[in-house]
Amino acid sequence: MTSLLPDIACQSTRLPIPLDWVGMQGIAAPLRIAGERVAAYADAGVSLDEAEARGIHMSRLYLALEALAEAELSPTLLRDLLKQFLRSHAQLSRRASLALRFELMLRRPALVSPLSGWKRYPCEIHVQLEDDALQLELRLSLPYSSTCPCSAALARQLIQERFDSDFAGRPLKASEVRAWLGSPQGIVATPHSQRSEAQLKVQLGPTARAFAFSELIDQAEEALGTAVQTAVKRADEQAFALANGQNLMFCEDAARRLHRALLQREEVSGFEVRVVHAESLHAHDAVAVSRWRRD
Ligand SMILES: Nc1nc2c(ncn2[C@@H]2O[C@H](COP(=O)(O)OP(=O)(O)OP(=O)(O)O)[C@@H](O)[C@H]2O)c(=O)[nH]1
Repeated sequence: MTSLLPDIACQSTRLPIPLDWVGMQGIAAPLRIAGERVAAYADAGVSLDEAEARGIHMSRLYLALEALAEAELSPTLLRDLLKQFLRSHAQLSRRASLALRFELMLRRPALVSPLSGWKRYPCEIHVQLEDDALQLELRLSLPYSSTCPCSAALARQLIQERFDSDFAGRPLKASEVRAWLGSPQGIVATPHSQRSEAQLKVQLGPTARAFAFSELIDQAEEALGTAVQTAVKRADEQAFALANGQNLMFCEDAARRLHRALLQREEVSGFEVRVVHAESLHAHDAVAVSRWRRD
């Protein structure tokens, strides 16, 4: 014998208040990116605009997410998915949204040696559909190294002063100076470097046909100049030391470079760049933020 199952979501509420977002957070959702399966967490929801309705139908959103496992991740796939959220909540919801959180693993070559290793990039996609208008935002964070230009100038001054005192009143011989440069006295002070993070929020315009994650990451790392490394032999470490020495930057410099790099991307309709330099001079961070939106 089958009995009718009670359906609470279809009842009326005694508190008729519309809700901005109702849904589920942290759903396991395998994605397909560049043909590879990528493990993601999804937050899926809709607005509950029908104030009298007790609840949304969560299972309908959950089941629709299956589309993510089957096709390559793209703006079109996400638009279709959010349309499906709204179709399954006709009369209840006007706005649907989805957030996907995952990590991309990209192989990165060493600076000099023929080695390479894997780097983890935390990524998010936030997408919302309302009145047929799709809002699409990518979020990425990238670790890099920054060397303080002020500290470098101060260290150079100390090196000059040490040179003055070590060579005062003596005729200069190139071989002696060279030996001195290679000694601990020759580098009496060092500038401080810090592991830093660029946090990008990039809005995509309606022309975006694909999520160019690795292109975006490559472009941002090129703009920064000293991305953190994976496999490192001494030759690579030396090349990294040189790269840092030629790439002194305040957090303001890093934010401006990323701003300029993102402006070059056609599919980008707006962005927020936040760079965080986890200072080794201070116990607090140095932070710069830059925003832009296409008119
Ligand atoms: N709306 C809502 N549902 C919840 C909540 N917590 C758990 N659920 C459960 O989500 C399950 C799926 O809900 P529905 O999609 O309405 O399931 P259903 O009625 O079998 O599916 P349809 O016939 O398509 O409406 C139900 O068993 C709910 O109890 C909640 O806070 N709100």
